[in-house]
Amino acid sequence: MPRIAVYGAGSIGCYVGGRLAAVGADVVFVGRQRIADEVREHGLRFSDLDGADVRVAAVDYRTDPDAVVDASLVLVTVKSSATPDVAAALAPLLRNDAVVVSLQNGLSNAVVLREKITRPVLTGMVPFNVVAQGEGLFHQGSEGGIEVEDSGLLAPYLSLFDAAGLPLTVRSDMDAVLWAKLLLNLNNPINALSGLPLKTELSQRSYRRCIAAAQREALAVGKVAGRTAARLTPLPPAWIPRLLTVPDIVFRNVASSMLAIDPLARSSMWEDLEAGRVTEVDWINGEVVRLGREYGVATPVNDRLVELIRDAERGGRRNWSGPELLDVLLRR
Ligand SMILES: NC(=O)C1=CN([C@@H]2O[C@H](COP(=O)(O)OP(=O)(O)OC[C@H]3O[C@@H](n4cnc5c(N)ncnc54)[C@H](OP(=O)(O)O)[C@@H]3O)[C@@H](O)[C@H]2O)C=CC1
Ligand SMILES: CC(C)(CO)C(=O)C(=O)O
Repeated sequence: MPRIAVYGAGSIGCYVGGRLAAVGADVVFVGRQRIADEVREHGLRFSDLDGADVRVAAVDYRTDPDAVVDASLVLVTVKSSATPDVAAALAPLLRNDAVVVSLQNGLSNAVVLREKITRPVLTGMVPFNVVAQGEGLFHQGSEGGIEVEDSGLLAPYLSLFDAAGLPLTVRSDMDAVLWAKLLLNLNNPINALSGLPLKTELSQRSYRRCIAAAQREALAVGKVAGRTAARLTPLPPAWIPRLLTVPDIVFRNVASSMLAIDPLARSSMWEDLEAGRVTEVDWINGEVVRLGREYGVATPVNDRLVELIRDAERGGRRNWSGPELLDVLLRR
């Protein structure tokens, strides 16, 4: 059986790898000692919105990068700041038939991996939220299926992912998929600054107006930069800002799928601030700022979100109410 390595096994890695291992795949998890200890003490469990709650038998969680040497598929699940180190660590260790898939947010992770890795590196996109709930439990708190770059190289694994309840949708327009996911991720800093679960935050119009402002800016930059966004939601990406700004009562009725989120789910950026880690803001809102500079489009809302998260990373963290945040973001 082909061996699958999950490199950087935290929330996404433990969840995806856990689901694969639960259906008998040969999975090795590579990550930090603290998670290795947690999994050794409590075992690895995953749960989801549909009521699944599965304990994975015999988890192979290692801290040494050498664990990838036997893997024919390597799923990279570190945060974006760690990608250059991971590229350097993986490059000399990969089998000469290995395939690497980046399951990360942002636009550039696969590109960074390809700078060092000579084996094929494919882009992937995880639409759903996973929260590490402690004691080895990783919970999927929103819906959606993983999308991956079209390549025959993943054909041997498709039935395994299907069996694991993680069907892979193969796409030939991954640049558009990554851009559309980035538009949704523009909410990550807003959620992190709110200090609220996603569902509570998205239920409040003032926060949604913040997201809409960040998205409108990104859509304007994307138009000039020639970036199209794939349709990942029932509405086309360009209509979402309008939907976000409707009154709460209308939003609850017309956008119920956007609120189909576990009440505990938070953005991965909230998890980073909570753990005192550097966030991915430079790879999310920072990408809009960079593109704006390149194409001469002002991006004051995303500029401010980047600044506010940087302050929070430096220790100036506080919980922003929706009206306070909106006021700061829209102040000219
Ligand atoms: N969580 C979510 O709901 C979602 C996340 N994503 C994206 O998926 C990616 C992974 O996110 P997530 O799972 O939340 O991240 P996590 O921080 O939970 O997991 C990444 C793990 O990799 C570890 N790590 C970092 N560097 C290395 C290294 N060099 N070698 C081995 N392990 C390393 C980290 O340790 P340490 O903390 O010590 O650095 C951490 O334990 C991100 O790009 C994120 O944006 C996408 C969709 C949803
Ligand atoms: C799933 C989603 C959009 C949840 O916020 C995410 O990608 C993240 O938290 O990084």
